[in-house]
Amino acid sequence: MKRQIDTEKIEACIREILVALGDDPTREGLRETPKRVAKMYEEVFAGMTVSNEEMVHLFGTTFEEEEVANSPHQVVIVRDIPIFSYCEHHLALMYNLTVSVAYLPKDKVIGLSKIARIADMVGRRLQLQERIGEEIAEIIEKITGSEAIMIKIEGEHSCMTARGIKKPGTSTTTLTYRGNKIEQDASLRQEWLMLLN
Ligand SMILES: Nc1nc2c(ncn2[C@@H]2O[C@H](COP(=O)(O)OP(=O)(O)OP(=O)(O)O)[C@@H](O)[C@H]2O)c(=O)[nH]1
Ligand SMILES: [Zn+2]
Repeated sequence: MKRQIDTEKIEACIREILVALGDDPTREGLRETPKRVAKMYEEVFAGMTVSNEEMVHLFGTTFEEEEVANSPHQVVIVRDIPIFSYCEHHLALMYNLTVSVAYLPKDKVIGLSKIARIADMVGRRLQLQERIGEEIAEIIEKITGSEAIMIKIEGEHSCMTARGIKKPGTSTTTLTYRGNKIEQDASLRQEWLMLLN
């Protein structure tokens, strides 16, 4: 996964695309466009230069609050974290994306902002909505050792709303769960689903 974003190459390619579109990349409004797009890609695809393993270390702030973490009915839910992503099939924007995370702590709790940081960074990749959930779950599992994690993501895909089938307002929901406790306990899944909805 570890890569550098080659901004010079992106600039050159965007210039070619402008030519292929029949436009003039030297005209006033387009002169800086390749550079702007390269800079934008550096920002919106920042997650492509960071591996999941690196995120475990970068966002791995935890607190060894055993008494709290291991309390029998403790569940932590962070809801409606807004993120953006890009679909890998069309390079089209996924927008109005919100991520909600529920997890059962074990021995320690994760710093709450780190859940949002992980979701944000995983979104900054060429993605499938389903994979965003899988990757967030994997990173949170590695950081917390949790045996029950559920991720709900809702969002709109501009490749479905602004082109192709063009159905604005269509929203997609994906659910990912991870860990022995949630995989083996249908009633826990049911309860968390209600809490996330
Ligand atoms: N499962 C999944 N599919 C996605 C996601 N983002 C985009 N897609 C779909 O990827 C598919 C690509 O289909 P293709 O038939 O290869 O491409 P296309 O001809 O542009 O398809 P249309 O969008 O139907 O016009 C489309 O059905 C998209 O809706 C995603 O996050 N998850
Ligand atoms: Zn798409």
